[in-house]
Amino acid sequence: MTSPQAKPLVEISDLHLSYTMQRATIQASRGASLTIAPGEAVGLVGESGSGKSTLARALLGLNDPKSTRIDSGSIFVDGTDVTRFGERDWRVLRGSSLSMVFQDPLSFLNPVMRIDRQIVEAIPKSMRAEGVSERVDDLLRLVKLPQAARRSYPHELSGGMRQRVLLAMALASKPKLLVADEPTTALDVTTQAEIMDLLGELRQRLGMAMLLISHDLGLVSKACERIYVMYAGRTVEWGPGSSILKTPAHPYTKGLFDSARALRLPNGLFATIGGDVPNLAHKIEGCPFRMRCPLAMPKCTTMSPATQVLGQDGHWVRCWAAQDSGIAPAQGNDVKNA
Ligand SMILES: Nc1ncnc2c1ncn2[C@@H]1O[C@H](COP(=O)(O)OP(=O)(O)OP(=O)(O)O)[C@@H](O)[C@H]1O
Ligand code: NI
Repeated sequence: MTSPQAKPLVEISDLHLSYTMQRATIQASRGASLTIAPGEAVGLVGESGSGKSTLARALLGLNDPKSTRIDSGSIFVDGTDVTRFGERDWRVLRGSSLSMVFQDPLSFLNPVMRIDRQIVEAIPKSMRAEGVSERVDDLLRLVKLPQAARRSYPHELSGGMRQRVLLAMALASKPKLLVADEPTTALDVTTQAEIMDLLGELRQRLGMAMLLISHDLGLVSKACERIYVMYAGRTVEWGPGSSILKTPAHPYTKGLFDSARALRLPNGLFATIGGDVPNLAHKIEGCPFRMRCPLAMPKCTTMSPATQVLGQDGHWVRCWAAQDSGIAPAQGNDVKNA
């Protein structure tokens, strides 16, 4: 379904984005780059506060324009530069190419409207001529909800069923890309597995690309062909899931693996990586991970690591230590400045 030559569906290049608050400016994206090919499943992982949802909202045009500024970098969707899109342009794009599901379906569903009505409203006007009632049936079948759910209100459904409703609404526009931001975090383990299976099945059937955001490296590596690891607003390692799993190069990625089996603390940080994520209201010199990094060396304090390729399979890393340990080529055509 994916080929490396395919024109990317999504191309985010070196995005810098900040939120303006009353007392501070939070630079939540500090060099995030990510591509998604048509039909490809891409995972985005990182600790709480690393900027995953910020990036997803930037891609969907869902950041509040009053407090959000794109400082530099670009976002292309299906060949169109959407970096400076206004609300009306975004609405068109979200009604055609892009859809999303989030962690908490209840906050996106209208509590006093029956499910079928909400699904109808998610069907773009241009597609309503086809026979709306049949289309709702099709969508319910697609997400494996019983027809009886049509007449229910959101509070009458279980968490897993509500997530299926949200999915039906997301699919109503036949999107090319589904962005799923922690879609199963609020669900119990069994329901989580069912929703993940459903997502995989839908992707295959509909030929849709997916960006899956999660803290859970295990979940993402099962569902995705390629994985991006994010830290302090920047993408620090990415490549085929198999390659990231077998040969993680960034000490942060290794830390995520080491702690995958450990408990996550209530603040969302991983138990076995010591220290805190840096304060994104402050300027960061050098590598943002150096304060927590077991391999940090003097140049990590002064110089931001270059982005370098590891091997032939599209595995990249931003880390001086990966270079100096000989995992990556020292310098050359494949080294880009971060
Ligand atoms: N609307 C906003 N206004 C101001 N700051 C924000 C806003 N949204 C996020 N932030 C800040 O931006 C940083 C990145 O947050 P973001 O939600 O993108 O991280 P995340 O990786 O999705 O975390 P989580 O795993 O907890 O969902 C954090 O410091 C957060 O507090
Ligand atoms: Ni988030």
